[in-house]
Amino acid sequence: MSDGGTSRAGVFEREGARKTAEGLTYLSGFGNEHSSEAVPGALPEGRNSPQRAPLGLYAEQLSGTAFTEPRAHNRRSWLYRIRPSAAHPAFTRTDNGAIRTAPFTESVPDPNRLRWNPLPEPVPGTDFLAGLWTLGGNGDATQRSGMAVHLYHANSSMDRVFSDADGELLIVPERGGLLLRTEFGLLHVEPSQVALIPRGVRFRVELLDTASDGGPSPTARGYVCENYGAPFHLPDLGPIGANGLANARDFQAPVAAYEDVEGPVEVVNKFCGNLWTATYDHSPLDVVAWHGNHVPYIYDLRRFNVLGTISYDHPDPSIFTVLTSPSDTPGLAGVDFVVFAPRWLVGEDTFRPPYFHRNVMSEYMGLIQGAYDAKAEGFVPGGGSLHNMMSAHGPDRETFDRASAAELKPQKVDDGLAFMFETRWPVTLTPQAARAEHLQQRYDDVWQGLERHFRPLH
Ligand SMILES: O=C(O)Cc1cc(O)ccc1O
Ligand SMILES: [Fe+2]
Repeated sequence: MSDGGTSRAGVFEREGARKTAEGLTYLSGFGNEHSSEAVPGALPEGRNSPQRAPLGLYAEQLSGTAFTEPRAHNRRSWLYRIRPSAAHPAFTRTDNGAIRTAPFTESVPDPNRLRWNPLPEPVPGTDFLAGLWTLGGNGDATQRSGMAVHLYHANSSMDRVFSDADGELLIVPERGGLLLRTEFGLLHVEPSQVALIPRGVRFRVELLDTASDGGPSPTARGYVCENYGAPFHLPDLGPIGANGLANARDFQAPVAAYEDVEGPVEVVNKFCGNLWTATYDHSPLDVVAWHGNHVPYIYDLRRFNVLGTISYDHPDPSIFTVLTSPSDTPGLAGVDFVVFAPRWLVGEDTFRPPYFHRNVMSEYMGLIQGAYDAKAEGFVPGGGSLHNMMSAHGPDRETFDRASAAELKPQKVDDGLAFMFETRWPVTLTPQAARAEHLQQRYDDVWQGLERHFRPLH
């Protein structure tokens, strides 16, 4: 691909595109009508599908929403490519590996509070796809509702190309940088950033060698929310005003870059829960120009504008929502992506860490770095916890004792980056997650020893 490192083709940078420190150029904004061409003149002017597309390219539309959805939600892009996507042989079934898809029916939904350590080391030669391991989820991919929680642990770059017809993929790296070679161009995503690959977009994940000391080959680890429902979008801000939380201009889409590769390329397609494979006679990452709003993107969580109380009480974590996928009930998300980013705590006469609670929503939490303010220990980077619908949780005993006695001076919480996939439906585990060796055995104990302090006044 034309990323400057290889000689396949050049990248033409459009005016207004910005170059990053990694040398990649991005287009900024969320939900924009972006456009980009790797070769000047590749984008048709004034129409999507001229009789003959420029430079002998094929014009093709990729839809992310139904043609008829309201304009405000409508997502589609036009791709101008060397060969139409239709030019491929039949797909045949291939091994699903550790990937599972909703409906999740192999286990009984579990009301217990559950916590996992990080995934074990992958065997050598594990690429992103082989390293994807499904924890659980809800809904039904064939109904385009619900979500799945996956983790990945990889030590090898993909040679093959992947696309997911079942949903969009929100990738949350915890360890190791990734280079995502997509139909729309290149994205570089590091821990503290997230990447989103829209439904159906073909991509390849390469591991970036960040071990500059010539040490062992890189491994990449992280989390993926597969969203079968409506595409993630920015939450409304209501009384917050016109700015705040994740700002639209901080989302970055790639500029067009293509592979002009003739020869066998394996393409794996996830469709209604199964992996299907076909060997193309060319690379499908052959889009020379594109325009539209159904695009992959990255977002740096450190750009999140964290809001909180400046008087008292601990606000609900909905104020930390980065992206939301609405369900058919207004205000009730199929899944929210929420980040707990560095922030100041200044609440007066307030128990400052997350409160004890039982939530109608179900909460899967992961840790990208450092520690989380509700858990003194045991919740570690690369691990995760699941607090399903109505399960009672909150600060562990140590955190409760500490925060109840703390002097309430302004306090900077800046030693960690945690996130939550919060969903309206309970998360049912896969058998591999329910029986995993890295499932912690005595998580309930963190709430043991919370003594009674009740002293009725006589
Ligand atoms: O359980 C958690 O740690 C997530 C969470 C954080 C918070 O600040 C308030 C409620 C909540 O569910
Ligand atoms: Fe919670």
